[in-house]
This record gives sequence, structure tokens and C-alpha cells, in this order.
Amino acid sequence: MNTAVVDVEHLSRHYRSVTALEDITLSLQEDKIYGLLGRNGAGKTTLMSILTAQGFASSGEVRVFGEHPYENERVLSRICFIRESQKYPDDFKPVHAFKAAALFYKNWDQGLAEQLAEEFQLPMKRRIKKLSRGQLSAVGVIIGLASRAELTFFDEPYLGLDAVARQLFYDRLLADYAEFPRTIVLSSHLIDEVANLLEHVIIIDKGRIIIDDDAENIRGSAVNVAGTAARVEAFTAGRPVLHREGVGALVSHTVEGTLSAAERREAQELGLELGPVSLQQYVIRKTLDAGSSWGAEPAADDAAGLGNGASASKHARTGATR
Ligand SMILES: Nc1ncnc2c1ncn2[C@@H]1O[C@H](COP(=O)(O)OP(=O)(O)OP(=O)(O)O)[C@@H](O)[C@H]1O
Repeated sequence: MNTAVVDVEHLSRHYRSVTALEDITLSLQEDKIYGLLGRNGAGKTTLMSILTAQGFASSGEVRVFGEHPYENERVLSRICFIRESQKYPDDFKPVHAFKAAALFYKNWDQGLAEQLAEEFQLPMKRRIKKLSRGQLSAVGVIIGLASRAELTFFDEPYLGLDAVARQLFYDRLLADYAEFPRTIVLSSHLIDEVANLLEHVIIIDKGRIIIDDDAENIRGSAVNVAGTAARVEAFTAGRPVLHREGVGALVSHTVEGTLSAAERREAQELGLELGPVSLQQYVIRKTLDAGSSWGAEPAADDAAGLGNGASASKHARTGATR
């Protein structure tokens, strides 16, 4: 039986006229990797900020390790929140940031931090404010991993990291998690890249949770049906179609739900092709607004049509406090 590390009930957060979170109820279990996914402005950072006591709820209940997190050292010392906007003192070098983390986190592994610094080719003695964007992200990623906090949040930790460095992050995260299980929440727009890491997926849309399920269940919860228009239409009639697209006489429908063996045979006899729906496609389909610019398939490394610029400016606005 799993133990809840986080329990949230009817949480809402309003900023004047903006509703950033609306009636969120969820729990995060011990020793699981969660994906917190959603479009720009969905409310992901707001939620993580409240769980880590860096932001306030307008209403609702938040418990972390069974207690209120606000100004609660017992709780906060067990949490690590890595976000892009992390601010460091002006004269800080990575070596200083790691020393500070070592003092704060009781499970800190200096050996791992040094190994990762080498692997990410991080200049340890250069001032953090002079680091490149990717190197700055590496500082956060290293602190997030080496802290081995029981509850670790990574809010889009990869900005500026190249593909090799991102893969290194995913590999080291999985390896370290296998050895030292803990609760990890990863917010990312690069959904296909992180899909294999995730055990459980929470999708937020316009401040509300629309999916909270094991990744395994989500993987099998929709199917792409492709073929000639008339046959696809006939086959998917009466089923929930999440998305339709077509090129000439050929069309493809994304249908929610699973198909029975008989339905699969029927599709085959009709000459239809059945294909899996990736987690990224699924998230896009579920959160796609009518008329939204998400209609087109996003570029591979900008998965959810994210604007890093928009995200960065938002982070600059909310600021970091730890
Ligand atoms: N300090 C603030 N004042 C006013 N509105 C805010 C503030 N912080 C966030 N918001 C708004 O709350 C909503 C949720 O923002 P949040 O940063 O949580 O989204 P997000 O899911 O993390 O987005 P992204 O993927 O772009 O990082 C957005 O509409 C945002 O504009």
C-alpha cells in the first residue's frame, strides 16, 4: 500500500481576475515519478509553488508529509524544487551552490554532484551569472539529483540543455531513482522525451486536472485509425473521436478507448490501419481547443507547441525564492 507524500483538496489559486488553479484535488504517492503536463499557463508552476510553500493557495487544503508546508522547516528540508528562474547570489559559483545545497539537504551526495558536474562539463569555478543557459540548467539538474530529497520537483529543468545533456539527465535520473527511490515530479513540454520515465501522469488544463492516471493506462487509452475517409468514418461513427486529420482521400481519427479483439479484426477486414497514440499526441488531443494553434503537429523538440520565451517571461515574473 502506497503512502501519500502530498495531499491536496479543493485547492484554488486566483490572481485577481486570473484563475490559475480551480478546485484541484490530488495525492502524490511515495516513490513514484510523476509527469505534470499541460499547456502554457495551465497552472503547473503555480501548483508546484504552492506545494513547496513558495506560493499561497486562495482556498483549499495542502498537506505535504502530513503537514502544512508553510514556514515548516521539517517539511521544507525534505523538498527540492528546481525551476528555471532559480536565483543565486551574485558572486556564487557552482561550487558555492553545491556547498549551500549540501548544508540544506540531509541526503546530499557530494560525490554524485561532482560526477555529474564532470559529465555535464560544468565549469565549477565560473560565476553562475556568467554561465550559459544550458550550464545554468545543469546546475539546477545536478542539485535536484544530488539532493536526493524525498520529494523533488523539476519544473522544465532542461531549458538550454542540448539533446546530449538532456539524455544524460534522463539516464542519471532513472539510474539514481532506481537506487534511491523517491517522489519526483517532472513538468515538461518535451513529452515524448520524458514519456518513458513517467509512472503516473497528471494533466492540467486551464487550472483543472483533466487526467490523473498511471502512464500505463494512458498509453492504451486511445488508438489512431487510418484509411480511406468513408471507411474510417463508418468505423469510428458513434465512438469518441479526439482528433481528425486527413490528406486527400486518406484520413486518420484518434479514437478514445480501447478496441476489442473483434473490433480490431473488423478494422483489419476494412483495410484500416490501427496505430498507437503517443503520450504526447494524447495530451495534445485532450487539451486541444477548437481553433487553437495546436492543430498542427508540433516540432519534435518543441513538443507541446511551447513558447520557451513565454515560459521564461512568466518565470521571471513569478520569481524564485529559494
Ligand atoms: N504572479 C502572477 N500574477 C498574475 N497571474 C499569474 C501569476 N503567476 C501566474 N499567473 C497566471 O496563472 C496562470 C497559470 O500560470 P502557471 O505559471 O502556473 O502556468 P504553467 O502551467 O506553469 O505554464 P508554462 O507551461 O508556460 O510554464 C497563467 O494564466 C499565468 O498567466
